[in-house]
Amino acid sequence: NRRDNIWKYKEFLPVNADNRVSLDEGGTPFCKCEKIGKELGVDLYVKVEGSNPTGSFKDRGMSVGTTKAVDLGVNMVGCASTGNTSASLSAYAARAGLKCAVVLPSGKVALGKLAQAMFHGAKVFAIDGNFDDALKTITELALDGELYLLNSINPFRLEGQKTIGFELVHDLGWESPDRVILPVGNAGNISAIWKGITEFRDAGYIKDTPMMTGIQAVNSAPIANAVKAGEDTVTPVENPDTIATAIRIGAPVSSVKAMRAIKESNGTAETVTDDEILDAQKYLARTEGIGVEPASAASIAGLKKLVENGDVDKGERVVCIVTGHVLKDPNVAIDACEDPTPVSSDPNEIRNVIRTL
Ligand SMILES: Cc1ncc(COP(=O)(O)O)c(/C=C/C(=O)C(=O)O)c1O
Repeated sequence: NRRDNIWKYKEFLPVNADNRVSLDEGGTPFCKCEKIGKELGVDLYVKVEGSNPTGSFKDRGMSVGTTKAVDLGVNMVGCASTGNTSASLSAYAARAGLKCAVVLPSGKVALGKLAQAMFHGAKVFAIDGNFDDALKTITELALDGELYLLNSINPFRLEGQKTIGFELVHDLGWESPDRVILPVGNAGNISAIWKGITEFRDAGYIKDTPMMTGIQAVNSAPIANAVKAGEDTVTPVENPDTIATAIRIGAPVSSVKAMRAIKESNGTAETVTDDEILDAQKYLARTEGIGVEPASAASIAGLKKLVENGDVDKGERVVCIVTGHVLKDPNVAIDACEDPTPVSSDPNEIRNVIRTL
């Protein structure tokens, strides 16, 4: 049975739903992960955002954001992106009939995302710098009125993404999990999910709220560094680096909102290494059959680390948000595996191997 899309919650969305720009986003799978849950001693669910139309959670924000752009009558939209934001905006702009310009960090965007941004018709600029440089550049163009900016500094993006919070409460039978774990880059998503959950609490649908837990790559962790040091303000990381290029962000634009979400929810933040991310990515794919891109696997790697540190109680009901599809970064996936075994057409060559599996 087809699950509802985000417009099921149109009364909570501050745009004219009659003008919605939609690719039937949201209503993503909510998978119980018995094996990993048993291994880690928690009641584990995974919210599979890679099942959205362009393969990441960004579609929820872009659906509402481009609907606002149509409401405003703009004719060009734009964003800086580590990849998924541009892939999503390019598709939604095409659907809305809006021109689209995206600025990407040269050579640091996963293949699938670059293919989408280009193929859906955005004008793609490659900047000799990182995501933070790209965001500064396109923000100047937005302030000059050249285009409507749809990075998560735009509140309508967060309005769309808060529906993840609505759905996971709905998926749990109108209950709150104990903890929500997700990867954090520009920090819009952790802020948005918290907003959605508190709106459902204030509407009287739920009483409890989850501990919001953000996971970052150890060399790209401005939010986690601040939380672990007990600081309220976030110090940008000058040269962020991680194989999880989606979260290779040093100056999160929503750091104030994210720190508030973590504090208000009695949550936390943790860092994981690239190796821990890659191990978790393969572990999730081969244990539970859920294929995600590296950044998304940070939520599983982070859960494992938090359990090992004793920061997660046995039996906690945990929802890990896995934010993008494995196909987004095919090079990392292929590099993590042994090459295909060349064989002739003689079935015995294969028989001798498969009998050893
Ligand atoms: C797969 C995946 N997982 C996690 C994040 C972090 O979410 P935020 O903390 O809300 O930024 C991103 C973000 C990507 C971009 O920022 C972009 O595409 O420009 C992502 O693509």
